[in-house]
Amino acid sequence: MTSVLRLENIAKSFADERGNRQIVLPGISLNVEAGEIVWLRGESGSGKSTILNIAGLLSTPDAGKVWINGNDRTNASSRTASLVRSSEIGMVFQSSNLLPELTALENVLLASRQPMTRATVTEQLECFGLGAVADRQAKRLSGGQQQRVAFCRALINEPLLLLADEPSSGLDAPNTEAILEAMRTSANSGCGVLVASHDQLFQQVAHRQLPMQELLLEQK
Ligand SMILES: Nc1ncnc2c1ncn2[C@@H]1O[C@H](COP(=O)(O)OP(=O)(O)OP(=O)(O)O)[C@@H](O)[C@H]1O
Repeated sequence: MTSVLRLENIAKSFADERGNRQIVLPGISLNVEAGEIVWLRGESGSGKSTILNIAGLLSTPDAGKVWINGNDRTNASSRTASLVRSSEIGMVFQSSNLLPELTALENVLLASRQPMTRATVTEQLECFGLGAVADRQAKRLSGGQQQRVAFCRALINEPLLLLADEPSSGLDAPNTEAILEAMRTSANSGCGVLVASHDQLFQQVAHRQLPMQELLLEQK
């Protein structure tokens, strides 16, 4: 088994409005293997996004280690973090974070590390049922279409690790099925997937569940 993500004794706290430290992660550990879909589930405010942001090198833990594909990235500089994200990690958030003025195709093309033809990107968009709207500006797409573009963008560089934070929020059944299928396909091709959500539907695709309650209790 190959670990694509290993978080070791991760601690993180934030200052509240009165300046008091609020401990969100008291020292949690988790592992995601290549080809595995892990569902991080828990109530709102339990720390799921905090974990994904640390795993995606968007935030630094106060203590603990972050291993991505066997490399210790805990203290990666912002330049290295950005390189690792573009070459090894795909990220999808609750809101699609597309560039609104650019088309669906341009949004995906912009993220690709290798020079890609418009035809190749269109093919990828077609896999998400987006062929007909490839040349439409992101701001003119529905929420579900935008989220599918975000998945397509996250997967365009064939990442080893996919991090998805509440990716189904506000989506209808066909759009939800499209993202579940994208997760299955990525995992089948060897990508490790960590999806954070309180939505039970991820039970359908997850190989393993990690309840936040248990993670927080299991700290060493
Ligand atoms: N940048 C920040 N500054 C201060 N507090 C923060 C910050 N980020 C997160 N928190 C706090 O950390 C706690 C966990 O937040 P987090 O967003 O990780 O939870 P979550 O489980 O993802 O919630 P949701 O399901 O609602 O997205 C919350 O109490 C939140 O207020």
